[in-house]
Amino acid sequence: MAGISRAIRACAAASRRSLAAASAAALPKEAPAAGVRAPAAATGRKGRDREDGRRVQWVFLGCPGVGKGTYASRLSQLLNVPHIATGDLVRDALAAPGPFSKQLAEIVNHGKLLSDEIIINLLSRRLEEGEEKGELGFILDGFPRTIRQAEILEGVTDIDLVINLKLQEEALLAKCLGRRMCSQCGGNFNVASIDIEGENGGPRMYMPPLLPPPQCESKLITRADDTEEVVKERLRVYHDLTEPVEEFYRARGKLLEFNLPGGIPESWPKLLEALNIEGPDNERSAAA
Ligand SMILES: Nc1ncnc2c1ncn2[C@@H]1O[C@H](COP(=O)(O)OP(=O)(O)O)[C@@H](O)[C@H]1O
Repeated sequence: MAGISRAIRACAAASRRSLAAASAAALPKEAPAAGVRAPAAATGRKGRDREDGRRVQWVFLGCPGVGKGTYASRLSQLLNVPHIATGDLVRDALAAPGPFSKQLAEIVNHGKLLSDEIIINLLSRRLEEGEEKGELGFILDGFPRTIRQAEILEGVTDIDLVINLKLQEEALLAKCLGRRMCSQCGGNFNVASIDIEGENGGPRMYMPPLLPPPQCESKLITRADDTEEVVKERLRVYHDLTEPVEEFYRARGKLLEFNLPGGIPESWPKLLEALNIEGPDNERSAAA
């Protein structure tokens, strides 16, 4: 993925020019492999590498609370590619003292999106660090979130596959409100117990809580943007600005829709199956 960071930055810097001009200013794209659209070809044998040997370049889409971070992080370990979550980059920036973090907090804590320029700066910095370390491939989570971001990404590299995770809206709100993080070890947990009727006569949805171990119990923190009012706003923003990105990738034959059937033990093996990731390692990672 050498050069993507610079190319994305070039596109962002060219925000006053047309996108076509910006893409022309970007570095050359990596050569696409034949048949990368289908999950089998996108992952290759045992889902480790693609058939052309290049590491996967995937994107996770899905509403707040759907579990993008959970599944993107598991797949990144399995496929040995970095999991790059723009939400994490934003939270790191928020944690740094100074006027910039105050400016970000005003936007993020109201459930709004940051400007394309800010988010692309954070992302390209992260990609640059990865390039210096020799990282290959990526699983992006939380980017792109607008059509413009998708166009910029499409202009600078080849995305093989976009996994669109789906869950009923009722479950999404409960999952966001139940989210907890250990301030010491950074572990992610969820105290919500979700048991709701299936939609349109579908099966019941049960997601048990993912409780912290005793040593983390007194150190749990909640994200400032995981209040009911802000989650509802984030869901509204998703429907308005990010849902069109699903169509952007559907039209390009890259979208894999995945309806989560329940909690992690139930959903993870089914996701691997949908991605055509097979092999003896499956069972080990599903149980992890
Ligand atoms: N690609 C992006 N474009 C604009 N803002 C972003 C982007 N990614 C993250 N953010 C900001 O960071 C916040 C947290 O992101 P994230 O953790 O991905 O949220 P969610 O749980 O809603 O999916 C978002 O609500 C938004 O303010």
